[in-house]
Amino acid sequence: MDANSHSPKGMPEAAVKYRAYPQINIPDRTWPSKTITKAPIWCSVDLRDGNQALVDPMGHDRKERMFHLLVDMGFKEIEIGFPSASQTDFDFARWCIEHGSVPDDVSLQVLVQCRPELITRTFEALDGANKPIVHFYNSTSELQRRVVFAKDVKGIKEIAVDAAKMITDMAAKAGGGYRFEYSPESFTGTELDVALEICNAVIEVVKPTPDNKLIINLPSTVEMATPNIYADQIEWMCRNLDNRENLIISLHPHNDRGTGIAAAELALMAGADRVEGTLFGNGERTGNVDVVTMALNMFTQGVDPELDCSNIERMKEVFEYSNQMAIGERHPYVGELVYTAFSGSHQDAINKGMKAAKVANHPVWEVPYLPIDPQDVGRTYEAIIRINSQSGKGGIAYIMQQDYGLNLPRNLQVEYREEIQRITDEEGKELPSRRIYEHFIERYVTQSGARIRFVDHHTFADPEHKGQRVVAAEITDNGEVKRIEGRGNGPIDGFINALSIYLGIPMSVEDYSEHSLQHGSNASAISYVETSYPGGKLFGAGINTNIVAASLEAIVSAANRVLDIQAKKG
Ligand SMILES: CC(=O)SCCNC(=O)CCNC(=O)[C@H](O)C(C)(C)COP(=O)(O)OP(=O)(O)OC[C@H]1O[C@@H](n2cnc3c(N)ncnc32)[C@H](O)[C@@H]1OP(=O)(O)O
Ligand SMILES: CC(C)C(=O)C(=O)O
Repeated sequence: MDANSHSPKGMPEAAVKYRAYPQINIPDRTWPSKTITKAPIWCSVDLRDGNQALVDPMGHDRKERMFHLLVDMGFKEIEIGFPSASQTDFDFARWCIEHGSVPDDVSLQVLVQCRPELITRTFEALDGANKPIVHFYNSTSELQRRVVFAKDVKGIKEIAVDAAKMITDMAAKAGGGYRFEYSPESFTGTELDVALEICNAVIEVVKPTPDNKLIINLPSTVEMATPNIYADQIEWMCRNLDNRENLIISLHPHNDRGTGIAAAELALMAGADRVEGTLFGNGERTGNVDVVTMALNMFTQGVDPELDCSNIERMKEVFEYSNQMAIGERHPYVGELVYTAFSGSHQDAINKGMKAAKVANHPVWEVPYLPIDPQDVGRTYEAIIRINSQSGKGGIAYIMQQDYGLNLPRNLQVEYREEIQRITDEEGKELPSRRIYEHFIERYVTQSGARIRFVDHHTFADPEHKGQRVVAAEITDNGEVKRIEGRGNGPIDGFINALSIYLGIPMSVEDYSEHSLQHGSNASAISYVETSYPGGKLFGAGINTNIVAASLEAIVSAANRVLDIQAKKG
């Protein structure tokens, strides 16, 4: 069978065209039982690996804006570019050193290939920098040895060793003060014993010390296997590298299989000390590991991520400006929709969870479907619940409460949900919070075009029945003033009896509640009355500065709705 022979489904035969990644022989692996208990050393590679993958690489302004953000977030190591590759990157390195006000505890890092002319230029770019990191690399993978460099392992090792010698010599001649990082690039395509041999040869040249540790960066340049494999590789390297105590083992995961974050997390458990990545995962192909997601994953496990992500909107804005790329709506922690529930059962659980959290007043965050409090990253609760045809009464109740201060009684939630469901089904799209509120007010309170209006009332003791009150009220019926009268044990009872007699429809009050209102200029209270009538039960609502008037308006509201139903039935 040739590599292009097709399976019945149309794709080539997988087993013919692709090979499974081999297992790592480390049966006594320890990482599966470890947990991440502290933040790694973070290194941002937004300005280099991120930049080299952009359609239009960053000019100075875009780099500078990103650089300030990275410093403000607390990155202590920032790879600012590849100064020997372009004038823009060279000039940016000079700007950082001469005008960048780089804090003393922040190291500038630059990348360079193991090529003498590029190394020389890199040192020119770094002249005067405070403890910069010279990051040199060459590809060590079996494939690149064969097809790119046409060299055997010995030849590839020589490239790395020669560069290490040149770099350490130049640093010594410049009076020291440099730090070094070596990457066996395409590490995940390199046999472990080869990667080890080459790294050990570099370590031998650099001779790291406790005061100047060498960063050995083990990149998943292309993510080729499941995350456990990367963890195995890192644990194996950590065990076998020479002079481990004077090394900082660094990860540089890419995301080709969509598991870059998982790979980085498992590899940290496997003993790595440092992570190189980018904000929200920009970078070659499917991107570098997303350090914001990694950091916030730690945060939600109770671990201080040592990166300040409290203003995620600024991070998003700078990301979009500097990279000229948009962030997806479902992107973890930052996407526009990641704190929003449309579906009814999620909304109900969030609504109840938020209420329970308020009552419990306990510092531990526990709200269903929200793994993080949106406010911790500078987002608000505004968008937590949005309404469409998938939504339920809990969500509608949340919106009415949160946005407009209306506490709909449970049965009214059920009733109003049907109304909203009808609209969302008809329109087939999201119903904004404002419309949900305005529809409620029109349906239950304003009732433009309604037949009956409440005008006024007074009550007095019933001369014929002890303990009873007479309610004498003024209403309008299609604009005509009418006086109605009824008896009951209070104004509500008396008024509904009066209205029942007047309309010839027996009605009674099943449930009543009211609360004060903050929303709206003159309103001070809203009352909800559930009314039963021969066809069933329904609610009315009234808003008035006088609580009794609000209740009587609510009865009129319910009566108008009964009249409507009867009119529709003919
Ligand atoms: C996985 C990564 O992300 S690594 C980072 C990669 N980043 C970039 O490529 C962005 C910046 N790069 C550039 O602007 C350019 O590639 C430059 C300026 C560095 C070099 O440009 P050029 O010399 O014109 O060309 P090019 O990149 O094609 O050079 C490839 C040559 O370098 C060699 N080479 C590639 N990487 C390395 C390395 N790390 N160490 C030593 N030699 C290397 C190749 O084998 C090839 O050699 P050949 O000319 O004998 O065939
Ligand atoms: C230079 C190296 C670290 C790199 O960018 C990669 O392997 O992806």
